[in-house]
Amino acid sequence: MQLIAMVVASPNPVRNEKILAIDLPMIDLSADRSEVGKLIVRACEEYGFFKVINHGVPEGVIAEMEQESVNFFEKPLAEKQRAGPANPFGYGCKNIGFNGDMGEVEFLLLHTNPLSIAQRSKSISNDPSKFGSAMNNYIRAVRELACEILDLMAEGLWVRDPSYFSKMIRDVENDSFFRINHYPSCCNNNTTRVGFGEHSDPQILTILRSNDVGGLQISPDHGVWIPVAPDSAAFCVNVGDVLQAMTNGRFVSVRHRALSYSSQSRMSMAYFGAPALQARVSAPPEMVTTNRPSLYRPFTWAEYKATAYSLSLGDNRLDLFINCKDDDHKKLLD
Ligand SMILES: C=C1C[C@]23C[C@@]1(O)CC[C@H]2[C@@]12CC[C@H](O)[C@@](C)(C(=O)O1)[C@H]2[C@@H]3C(=O)O
Ligand SMILES: O=C(O)CCC(=O)C(=O)O
Ligand SMILES: [Fe+2]
Repeated sequence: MQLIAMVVASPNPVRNEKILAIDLPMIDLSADRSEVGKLIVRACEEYGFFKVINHGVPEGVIAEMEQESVNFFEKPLAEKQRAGPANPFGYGCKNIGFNGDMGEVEFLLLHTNPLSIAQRSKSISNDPSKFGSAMNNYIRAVRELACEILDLMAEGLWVRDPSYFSKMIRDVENDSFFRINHYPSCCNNNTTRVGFGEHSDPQILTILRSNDVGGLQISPDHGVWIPVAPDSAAFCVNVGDVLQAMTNGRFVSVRHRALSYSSQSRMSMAYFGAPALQARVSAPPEMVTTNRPSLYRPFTWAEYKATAYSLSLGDNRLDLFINCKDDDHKKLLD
């Protein structure tokens, strides 16, 4: 990966980590379509992360979802716990997943299916239909944004079927999730702790936004962390493991984490676009050539998701799906 940046000293939870000072590519979705496609492809190859502006998600839709989220996290712990424990859906506090991962975070993890939203809203809000409609509107808008970005990626990669990627999350049976993370402030002693530990996202594409408090960092190389400047006017987009597999390793599902600052409270909202459980994940023919043979064996999303949930947050799961352990193939991933 090509990264030219300055190494700077910065407060950090782990000694000897290098912190780089650069910012992510900012892509204006209202610019010329073929240019936008090229910029997105380059960002996904180099960073696996980029920011978008002029994204078409109405400000009012974002503001309503944020307000509902603030209302929930302001409740007393006992009330929030009525929406838990996260199994995996519901309210969770400090425990992430089922394999002992922990962080300075409380969260709501929800399926994006409207029936599931209606059901869950009852334990989340005193006005379930208000929470449900805020969330349905938000999900509809960010799914549209995710589909538009996936179509631009397919065009930029010269994939013949421009909806090859987006049709997976348009499927009525899609298994997309929504997560609201709250990293509470606690005191004035200026400590920095890990809120959400190092990981890659298993799905196709993540559409993330946060309030104006920083904390998100990406790690394109082992032991190197790049802080992502917070920007509540933009969405941060990242490639998930499934998209890395569907681009035959051309796009990178980059590891990231969120730090939690004791003096400031951070809230982030992430939409994880995923296929239907029975959908078969494989690269389109245009992504596979004699110079670049198929890196991963085909798998279903159900199979991949089960593997993710059997492992810890920081474990590398995609390598378990490499076609053969041939050294030449492995080199393509580095
Ligand atoms: C420790 C875990 C939490 C997680 C499932 C897993 O076993 C490994 C992947 C984790 C992750 C990271 C991105 C998303 O926040 C998430 C919802 C997902 O799909 O994979 C979480 C899972 C979770 O918190 O349930
Ligand atoms: O809170 C953040 O900025 C990142 C959260 C995240 O990576 C996740 O929920 O998967
Ligand atoms: Fe993530």
